[in-house]
Amino acid sequence: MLLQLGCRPTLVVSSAEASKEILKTHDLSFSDRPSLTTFDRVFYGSKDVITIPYGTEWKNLKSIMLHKLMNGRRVRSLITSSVEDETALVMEKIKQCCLCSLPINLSEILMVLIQDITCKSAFGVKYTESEKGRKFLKGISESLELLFKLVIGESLPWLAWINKVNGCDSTLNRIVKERDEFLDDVIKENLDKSGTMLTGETFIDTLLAGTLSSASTIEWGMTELIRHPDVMKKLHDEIRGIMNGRKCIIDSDLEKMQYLKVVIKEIFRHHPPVPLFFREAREDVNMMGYNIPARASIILLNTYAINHDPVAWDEPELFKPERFLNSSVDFKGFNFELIPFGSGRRICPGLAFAAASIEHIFANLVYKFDWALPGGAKPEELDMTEKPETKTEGEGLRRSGQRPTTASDVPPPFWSRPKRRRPFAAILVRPDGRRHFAIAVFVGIGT
Ligand code: HEM
Repeated sequence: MLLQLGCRPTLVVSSAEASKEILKTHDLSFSDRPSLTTFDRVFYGSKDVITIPYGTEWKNLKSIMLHKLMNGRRVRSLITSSVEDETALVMEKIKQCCLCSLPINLSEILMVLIQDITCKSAFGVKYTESEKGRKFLKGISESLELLFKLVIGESLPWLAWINKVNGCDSTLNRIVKERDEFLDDVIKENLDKSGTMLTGETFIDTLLAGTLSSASTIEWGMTELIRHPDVMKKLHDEIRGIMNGRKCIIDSDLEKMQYLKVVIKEIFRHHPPVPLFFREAREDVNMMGYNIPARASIILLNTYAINHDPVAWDEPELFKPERFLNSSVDFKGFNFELIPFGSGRRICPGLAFAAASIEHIFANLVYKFDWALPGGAKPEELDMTEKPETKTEGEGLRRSGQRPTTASDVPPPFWSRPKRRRPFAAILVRPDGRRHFAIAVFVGIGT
């Protein structure tokens, strides 16, 4: 589908067949991202892994990210211990809230947990522990929200003045200034300690790309479990059966949890945290009978529509983990009907890290607590509307729940998460059978 988004012709890719053409057959030709002034401002002149054009510099940056920050053997054991230690701390925190009947803000807890795991694994430090660090991480979340607004503004240049009047421009300038001051110190410290080629760009990518997407996957997962008690029960039974009363879930336990794996696949399919991502043609391409001229249009991969394509999926609007039980389809970039992490040369380098953290946290939340809606609320009353990361509710592009056909139906770009408060009760059952409740709420950032 070709849309004219303001002054930018935009080719929206919404089927598995077309996504395979872009991400596999013509992967090299489509391995750039469109150049946007907003990206230049947030990502250091588009010199980071996410936005830099394909080429030697991109290869070097991606290799640093993959091998030094995400994949090396030393890093892998650091990741495992960070995920296990930080998750255990959070489970204890939820338990204490249950015992004292205190409410918990699960959205906030998950976001901080993922930030801590990411920073500890990649940089060896938890930045949420200092005032300066917390301010910096808040700035990262704020810049995500602004990114969405500013990109839309950029498609409609005659409306660009709005960002000057509504304060978006000046807020972004402030965040970028504070962020750079903080990063100067962090980079100096890291160079002194390990000699790692850590740059501001790599740092920002790691935090910006990974935290909200992973946290919102878990939020959606918990929401779907509440709406599907049969799935929740099956998952409880599997995890509790395998754990047999042991306290700490370790990697070898997770390997045995086959139902957990299909539930997570279904969450990625039904609620892809990055519902749209961008590519751009570096050279003229003839694809499926159409000529796509180099650098002339934005290519928008509509992951949400692809993951819900009725040609590829039976009853795509239903949350049904069982669909994966006898199927080899996975989200690792080889099956073009399921591409939450993209595919090809520019596939997400955080895939393994994100999948491992999500599996571990999700398994712990289900294992350690019973979950229910408080006050007799019914699961069907939950608001399942998704929202883009903006400050104002209901603003921007909305997902309609159907396959997008027009511009206003296109799902929100970048990151999606539940729209409104969604209270749950975490229930801690003591050995003597007494039940302790803590009300857990999910709140979107900025709401
Ligand atoms: C649930 C979690 C995540 C999801 C759903 C996700 C999704 C994506 C998607 C769709 C892309 C575009 C891929 C393409 O163009 O083919 C991407 C790129 C990227 N992601 Fe992730 N991501 C996640 C977590 C992470 C984490 C944890 C990190 C880093 C630690 C990360 C770092 C990146 C980077 C650097 C890129 C750009 C790669 C390139 O252009 O070569 N992501 N991600």
